[in-house]
Amino acid sequence: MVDHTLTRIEISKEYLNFSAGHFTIFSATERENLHGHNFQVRCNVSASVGDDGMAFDYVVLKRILRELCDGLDERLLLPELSPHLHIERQDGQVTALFADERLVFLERDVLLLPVRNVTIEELAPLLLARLRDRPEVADRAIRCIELGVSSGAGQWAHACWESS
Ligand SMILES: Nc1nc2c(c(=O)[nH]1)N=C([C@H](O)[C@H](O)COP(=O)(O)OP(=O)(O)OP(=O)(O)O)CN2
Repeated sequence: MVDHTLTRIEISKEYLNFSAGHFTIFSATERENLHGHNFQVRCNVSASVGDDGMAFDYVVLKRILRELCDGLDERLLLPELSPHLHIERQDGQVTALFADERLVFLERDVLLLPVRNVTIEELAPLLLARLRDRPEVADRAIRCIELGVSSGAGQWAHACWESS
């Protein structure tokens, strides 16, 4: 008889974090002041356990998650897909135009993300997609991945993928 049992492995390591600046945009005219958070990331993966008693090597998963966090660390995150923010890049500077404001930053300090807003509910699916894009993760034993992003204690957004 085929065993359909799935086992969930939870990765929630203190070092899976990134410190970043952002501002949440609430409308065409309202936004937060620029500020930062120590964002935390965690990930649950459900998979079938093989005859060798392993689902997958979670050390590989931790390495990838750490690389994803490092890629966002110590940068000002700007949403490329916001309907309310126009972004220009010239002469080593990034200018974000919001309402009647011009926010000017050095290119080295900024990271443009393909999101509509720099919120935890946009960061979680973005990091989940980047995790799934990694060939090491394209493991047929993995049936479900849930990735969480927190902007502070007690507030998380989780994005989930399930294999069809
Ligand atoms: N749906 C969302 N709403 C808001 C988000 C978000 O990501 N999704 N983000 C913010 C801002 O990041 C805001 O700076 C969060 O501030 P706050 O909740 O106060 O963060 P703290 O860690 O300081 O939480 P405390 O409860 O004050 O400890 C706003 N809205």
